[in-house]
Amino acid sequence: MTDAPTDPTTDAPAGPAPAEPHPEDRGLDEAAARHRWADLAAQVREHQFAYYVRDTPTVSDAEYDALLRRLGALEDLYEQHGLRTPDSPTQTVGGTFSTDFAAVDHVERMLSLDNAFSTEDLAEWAERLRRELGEGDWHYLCELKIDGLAVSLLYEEGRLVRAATRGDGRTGEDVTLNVRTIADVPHVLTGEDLPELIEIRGEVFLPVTAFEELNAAQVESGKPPFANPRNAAAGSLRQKDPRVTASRRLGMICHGVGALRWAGHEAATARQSETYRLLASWGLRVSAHTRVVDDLAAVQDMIDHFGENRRSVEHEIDGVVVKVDETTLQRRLGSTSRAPRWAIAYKYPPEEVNARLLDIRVNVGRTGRVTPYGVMEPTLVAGSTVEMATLHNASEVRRKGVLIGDTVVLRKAGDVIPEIVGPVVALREGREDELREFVMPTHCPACGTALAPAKEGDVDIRCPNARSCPSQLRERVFHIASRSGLDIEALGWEAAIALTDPEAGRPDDADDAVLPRQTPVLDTEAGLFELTPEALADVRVWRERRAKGVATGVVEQVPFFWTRGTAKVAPKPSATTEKLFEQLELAKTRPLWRVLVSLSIRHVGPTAARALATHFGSLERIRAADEAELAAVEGVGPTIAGAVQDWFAVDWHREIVERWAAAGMRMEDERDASVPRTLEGLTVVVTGSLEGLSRDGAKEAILARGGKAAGSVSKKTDYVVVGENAGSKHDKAVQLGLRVLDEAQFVRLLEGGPAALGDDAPDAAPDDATHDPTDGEDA
Ligand SMILES: NC(=O)c1ccc[n+]([C@@H]2O[C@H](COP(=O)([O-])OP(=O)(O)OC[C@H]3O[C@@H](n4cnc5c(N)ncnc54)[C@H](O)[C@@H]3O)[C@@H](O)[C@H]2O)c1
Ligand SMILES: [Zn+2]
Repeated sequence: MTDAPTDPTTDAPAGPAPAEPHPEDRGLDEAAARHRWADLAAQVREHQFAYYVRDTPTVSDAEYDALLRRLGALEDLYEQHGLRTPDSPTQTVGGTFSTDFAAVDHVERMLSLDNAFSTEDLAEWAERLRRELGEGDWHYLCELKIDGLAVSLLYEEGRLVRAATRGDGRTGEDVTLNVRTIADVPHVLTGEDLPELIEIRGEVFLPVTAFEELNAAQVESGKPPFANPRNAAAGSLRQKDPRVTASRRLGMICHGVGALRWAGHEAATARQSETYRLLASWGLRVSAHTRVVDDLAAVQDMIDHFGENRRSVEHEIDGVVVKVDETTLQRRLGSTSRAPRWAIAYKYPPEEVNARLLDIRVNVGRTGRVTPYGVMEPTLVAGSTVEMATLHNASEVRRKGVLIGDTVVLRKAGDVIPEIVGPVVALREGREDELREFVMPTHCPACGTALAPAKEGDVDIRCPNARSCPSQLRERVFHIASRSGLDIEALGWEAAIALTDPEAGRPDDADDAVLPRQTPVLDTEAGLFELTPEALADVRVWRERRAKGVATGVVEQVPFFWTRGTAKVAPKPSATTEKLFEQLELAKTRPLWRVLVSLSIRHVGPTAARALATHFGSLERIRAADEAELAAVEGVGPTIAGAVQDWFAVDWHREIVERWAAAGMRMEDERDASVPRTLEGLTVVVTGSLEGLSRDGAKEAILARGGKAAGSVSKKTDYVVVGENAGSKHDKAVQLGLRVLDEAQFVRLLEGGPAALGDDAPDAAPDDATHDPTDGEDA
């Protein structure tokens, strides 16, 4: 690995994947092209200085990468003018060094990596390798790309004599004293037979949890927080006082070797993966996630796996680095002026962008919990436009040190709700008077009631006006309509607002005399099933007027449930409203467990609701049960039992039940006499998927016939119904010698009971049947 030839003048394809030129860069004459180049290069250098020297970048990595690619594309487009000089940012290792540290030269140059942004880029690189190396027997070494900062450790005769940042690749900053404070870095290597000299390259990083703690501590002591873990790591390492570095929980993972003087040991480093084993044996830390694979498909597997599990690793990752494992082949492939040809960094799509935090508001949830959230300038990240970010609670706002008006690092991964990572403090300069601190409101923004913790010592504060706080009511109504509730599709978010809080969005200057405030049609959910289409005729909501699909900024009141009507056609309930009333009718016939879920009783989700419904069969019996009876139900326990009792103790809760019942809601499961009680006393487990029935449907069918639908197989189980792709439950049923049914037999059982299968009543479970601890696994 010593003497890897670097050959900056080669015309072998390398460098970042070619990009399309920017539209504004086309059609320039030579002078204009040069001018544009100088301008872009200056921007890149400015960002590099902010990133590498000040540890406070002002643009996201994605924006920086795009700028650098634009520069590369410009150089391609005007190749005839020779813009691509050897000192172009596209041709050099993108660092620089500050005068806070002594400058030191690396023994061997530290390089950057070329990037692949797509499967095609990766395949192209692999194809170039195949052309150079032939079909021979060589391997890909796949590693996580750790998002930290590159450091080189110089060991002589096993002693750490120097540690340096990458700098411009030739010269870095001497950070020996700081690096010595990192627990992962041994001062002396263990082992007998050590190299005369070795440069070990690796990444210094701050674990995500340590970053969060660090920012909290920074804010606490009045210092600016860091924008993300990478900057926090760089800032922590590049401290003038190593004692500060020592107090940060930095880690270092090694991922390469530079210069090596170790005569007669070529065999030990014939493969880079073997080198890693060697480094580990000397007491250095290497990654636990590295894989050696044979082909590109396996490389892609690793990329896919960690693409989906980016958060499963203690440090941030921004890609996967793929290397040729054989070191003789690495030498044969060599490097360009900025990157080896034998490695490539596959970059994941950016999850982070910089965005303006316009405001911090609070939301009042179903249980009255008050949670702040960030209102963002609409920003595209990870494929969707983000306008809101979670902030969990007031202390999180403080810990993160963000101010309203800040540019913040916004992060969105997959379906997860976007979060604010930290503020970009460098962009506060000159805008100080536009920034303000978030203050938690003392009164509910929805109903004006004074907020308070539910119990002394609670971190969360709540709006105590549970009955008719429009915000809590709206969330409860929305929950009633949800898929695990009564499943009323036509009652969506907007409709829930129209029913409970029609003045939401009312402009501050709307005149109450001209446009009187409406009284919501619902002041609790008790009246939901008493609604009639006529009662909704006058409900109006505030909407921004749009002209040809474009928002106009003009807010007006429009009818929500009824059509506007014209001179000729009278207003009438809209099609959606008609559907709403059909679905409300249907909702009254839903099984008891769904009714229970809809009541928003604390701790009572679908699982507990099913357990209660199965055991008691009617809401009346649940209400009559005492706490001990409730707690004795399998899958219920004292917490839920207490919550159920507390719920029924509240008069307006009882009123909900009474008025729903009066409106015709079925509140028991076995009222339908047409369903024969064929499964009385029998326990049935359904596993795998059935053709004719959903999971819920099968459970309901069993319950409706007086049977018990269990979640797992035990000796107490009478029948195990096995559908498509059944797994371990089937095996267990066979092991225990239980009666196994296919779908057709299950249908016969539902219709006619055990007799329909030609079975006698199955044996009663033995008295000592042990309770299966996995019972109720869907809890
Ligand atoms: N936001 C900004 O203003 C700004 C400015 C400059 C650079 N940057 C960012 O910095 C990065 C560019 O820096 P770069 O030149 O270091 O390139 P790079 O980060 O894309 O790749 C090279 C580096 O990856 C590191 N690395 C991590 N894991 C590795 C592994 N397993 N094996 C080998 N190397 C590994 C090495 O330290 C190496 O130096 C980009 O992500 C860029 O967006 C951002
Ligand atoms: Zn309130």
